[in-house]
Amino acid sequence: MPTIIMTKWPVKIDGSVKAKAMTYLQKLSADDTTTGLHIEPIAGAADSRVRTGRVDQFWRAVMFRLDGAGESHYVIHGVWPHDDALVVAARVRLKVNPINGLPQIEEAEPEPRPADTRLATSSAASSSGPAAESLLGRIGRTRADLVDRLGVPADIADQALAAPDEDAVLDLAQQHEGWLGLLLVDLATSDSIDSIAERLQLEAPEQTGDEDADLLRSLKQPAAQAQFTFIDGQEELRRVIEKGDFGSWRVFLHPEQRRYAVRRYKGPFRLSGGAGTGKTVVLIHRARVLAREQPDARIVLTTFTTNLADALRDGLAQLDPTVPQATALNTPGVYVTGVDALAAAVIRAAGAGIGDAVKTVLGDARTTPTARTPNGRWREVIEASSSKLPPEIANETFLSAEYALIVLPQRVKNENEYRRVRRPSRGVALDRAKRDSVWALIAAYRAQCRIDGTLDFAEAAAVAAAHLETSGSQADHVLVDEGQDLSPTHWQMLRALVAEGEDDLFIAEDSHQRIYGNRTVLVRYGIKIVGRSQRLTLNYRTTAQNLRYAMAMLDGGDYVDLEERAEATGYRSARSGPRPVVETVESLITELDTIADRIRSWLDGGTAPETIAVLVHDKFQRERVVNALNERGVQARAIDRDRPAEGRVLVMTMHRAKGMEFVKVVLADVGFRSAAEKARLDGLDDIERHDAELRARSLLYVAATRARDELAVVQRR
Ligand SMILES: Nc1ncnc2c1ncn2[C@@H]1O[C@H](COP(=O)(O)OP(=O)(O)OP(=O)(O)O)[C@@H](O)[C@H]1O
Repeated sequence: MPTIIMTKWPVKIDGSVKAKAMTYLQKLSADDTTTGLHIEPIAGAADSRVRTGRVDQFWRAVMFRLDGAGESHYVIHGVWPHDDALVVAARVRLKVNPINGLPQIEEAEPEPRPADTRLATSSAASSSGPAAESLLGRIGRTRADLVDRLGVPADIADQALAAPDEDAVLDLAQQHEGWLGLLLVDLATSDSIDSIAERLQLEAPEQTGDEDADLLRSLKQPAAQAQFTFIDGQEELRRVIEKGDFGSWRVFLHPEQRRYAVRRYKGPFRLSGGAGTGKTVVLIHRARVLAREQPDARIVLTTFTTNLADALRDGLAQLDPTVPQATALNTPGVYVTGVDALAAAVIRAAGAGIGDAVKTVLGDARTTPTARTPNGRWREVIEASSSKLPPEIANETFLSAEYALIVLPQRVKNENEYRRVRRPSRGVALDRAKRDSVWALIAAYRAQCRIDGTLDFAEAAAVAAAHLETSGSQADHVLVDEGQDLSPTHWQMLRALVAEGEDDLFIAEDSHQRIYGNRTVLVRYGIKIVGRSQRLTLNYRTTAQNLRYAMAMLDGGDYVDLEERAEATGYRSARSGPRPVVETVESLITELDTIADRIRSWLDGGTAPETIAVLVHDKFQRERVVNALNERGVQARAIDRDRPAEGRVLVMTMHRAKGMEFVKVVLADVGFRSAAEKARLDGLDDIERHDAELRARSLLYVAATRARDELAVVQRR
């Protein structure tokens, strides 16, 4: 049976043609001698491997036929109307790039067009090197770097070397699929030529004299797989064709993404990377790889919230519906769940057996430890006490952090233990009297929760950890998304969930996106990364223009990763688009009018309403924006825990938008801080306030990086 090798669809074809192309390729993959396929060579074609095939009366497929290991292979170049297909087929050529060993489809132009004349002039002008005023010239790139070292085709190298700025290089990159586009994006950064070649895993080609065999080997190179994929069954064929560009994350991985998805690690591995660099994509692929290779393995895929877990579950089902998703912990398959739901599942499954773990953590038993402590309990405890502690200690932010970062992970159970406990990374020093007063508040908090029979999230994770430490692990591989938001007891639980060993923990994180909780250091909770960490730097989601705006939000902030190292910021985008529009307004009414006007213009331009989101700070403002939009004739809907629906513009908090993406985004309330929020921040000690400021910047960074194409910012004076 022939093997089909798909490329990213080079042309936009509508749904009915996709269906016909699908039928055609199914027949082709079953038997290429079927007469109705009309597979024909083209007389005088630039490449003797070129074939056309009859999709229907009007449409033709253009393909390359390769023979290797006694089997035929068809590289599908695309589908065109009959006459166009013949022109394309006569000109295209598939070859192995002589420098980097990657497959390259070239199109010979029949006669020079005006644009080519321009190109010829610029080539001639730049053949000795880049124009001094060009971006690549300023970075110090030479023509030899591009052509002789990396294998960029000479004409494209000349265009790149003449491009005046990053946007122009990105525009050029966008015209070239696959490895060439990726190379051009990298060339616009300050990365060394060696590191670019290493990132794409480029190697000089091995030439055996058997051209088809050389081409097939080249098509299997990691960087080739950003553009070409060997189809594994009919189902995969359908997915590639139907989802087109939107589904390309499922098939066409960056070589680095592929490496992290398939590689084996001797212990915990940490993958960092800015917003939109495909961390979640790697996790989903890795879950699939592990599940396929080890059908009996118990794999846990977890993240910070239930909504994000829903998205992971959907993503895994989209990637491969045949991967078994487990419905309970400790069973084979991939169990996808939010990290707090995971703690609840461990506790529920333990039944009455959880009593010992509760005692280990809290020092006494709870009757119904699955009920959740309500928000605001710390505040009630502070208000009910006659504590003499200064306000920067007697507040909810300080106490809940002290509890989650110090008391619970170290399993402090009484005043005596708290007097002696180490408090690394905590700003405020506590003398003995203060420690006793703080402990009195903690004891009051615990007493109230004991009466209610509740646990808070950090306690539940601590209890689950203690239980797993004595009862044994319940997973073989644990994959974690949004690691920057997890608290110490979450990490203790995840550490105990899986035994130490190969591929135990795989953690994706971006410390710039920490919008919940406090800084954590993995090694304190038994997770030893020891050199097993890497970073993704290519942003697939956000245009370079929006990314620059978002990155500016982080300027001056001192961000530290889960291994206590300064977080790097060198991200780049593969896409170019309009600059974000920033409008400053004086009042709430003007803000609401401005948001409505912006959305109306997007809707009038044909953008689907459900691909537009307005992101706001809190639920109060969310309701206000929804009402204002509806009053102004823009159908809008508030999104809370539910999934977004079709037909209406989405309005949600910036926290809720975490992990999501939209075609167009309005960021509202930027720069606005309510009086209550100001008072809260003023009441914090310096370190807590500094951390709250970092989180506030991160929240704007998260929000600004949700836009794929266009970002509008409405800021209040
Ligand atoms: N190899 C790829 N090819 C095409 N699109 C990709 C690829 N990898 C990721 N993407 C797309 O980029 C976007 C961001 O990917 P993903 O959500 O995995 O990034 P992330 O790093 O987890 O982002 P965030 O931290 O902002 O949640 C998604 O739309 C995804 O489909």
